[in-house]
Amino acid sequence: MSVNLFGRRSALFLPASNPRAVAKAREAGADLVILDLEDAVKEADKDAARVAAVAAVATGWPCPVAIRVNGFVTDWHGADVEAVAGSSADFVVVPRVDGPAVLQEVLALTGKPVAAMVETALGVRRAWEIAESAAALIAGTNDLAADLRLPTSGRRPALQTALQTIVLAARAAGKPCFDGVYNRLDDPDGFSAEAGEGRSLGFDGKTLIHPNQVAPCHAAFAPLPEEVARAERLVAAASGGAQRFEGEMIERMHVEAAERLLERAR
Ligand SMILES: CC(C)(COP(=O)(O)OP(=O)(O)OC[C@H]1O[C@@H](n2cnc3c(N)ncnc32)[C@H](O)[C@@H]1OP(=O)(O)O)[C@@H](O)C(=O)NCCC(=O)NCCSC(=O)C[C@H](O)C(=O)O
Ligand SMILES: [Mg+2]
Repeated sequence: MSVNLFGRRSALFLPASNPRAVAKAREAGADLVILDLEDAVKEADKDAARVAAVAAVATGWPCPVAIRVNGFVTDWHGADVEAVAGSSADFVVVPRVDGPAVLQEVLALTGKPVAAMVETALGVRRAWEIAESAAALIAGTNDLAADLRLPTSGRRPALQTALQTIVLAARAAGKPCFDGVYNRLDDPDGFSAEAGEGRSLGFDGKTLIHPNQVAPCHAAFAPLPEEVARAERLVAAASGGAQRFEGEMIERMHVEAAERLLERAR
């Protein structure tokens, strides 16, 4: 099965063990939904969550839906991967990926596209190899902050190198990439600022933890009306080679970027 993960602005996480959240996620308007079996689910609920996730993905979704399995060093990983293999999930998310081997194994066992969470120092170091085997990269900023022993506040600046490495690796491999989650549930301004920064860094979209983050995420990742208007003018004006356009030099790559932006806006 193949699913196109490009052009997706939002990926909404929720615990597979929470039926009310599952119901809400169907109508949240996110571009992707990820039913979590890992950190959002208590140990006592792992088996029930796995069953619930398989049942949930079997019914109709308005967008591609994934299951995030537990990490490969855990007792639940094998059963999770087996369950995903027999499920209708469109893709699978693997946490704490520190090299391509686990992705290749999960791909072989499930036959589904595998999105890799890069959320350890080693994972960032190996982001290039991981990206080659992944269907998409997802920055796991909470785990990464913990792995880097960052203080609990003001972590984002310290993550810049890792975030840029993830974007570079994804782009070099021609894969989409998603920024990490914003933990503060009641801080729309902070969310929008971080989502805008993610777009500036080059991410395709952002992972989310609450339905109320979907609309501001889409707003942050949507091209601005003035960007669309400029791109339309630029494409119309392009004549090949270097030329002057509204006081700036443009060449082929600017035309291609404008075409990508227009495609995204559509
Ligand atoms: C964080 C939450 C536990 C907060 O829950 P709560 O206080 O109950 O939220 P609300 O009262 O505002 O909920 C209102 C209704 O919305 C539904 N809801 C809440 N969150 C979601 C969601 N993510 N998707 C769908 N629906 C959701 C509630 O069920 C309420 O519905 P109703 O009862 O019918 O009114 C909660 O938001 C939550 O669980 N969020 C997701 C947590 C999660 O999935 N975490 C794992 C991914 S994050 C991560 O691990 C990133 C990475 O690995 C890293 O390292 O950074
Ligand atoms: Mg994590």
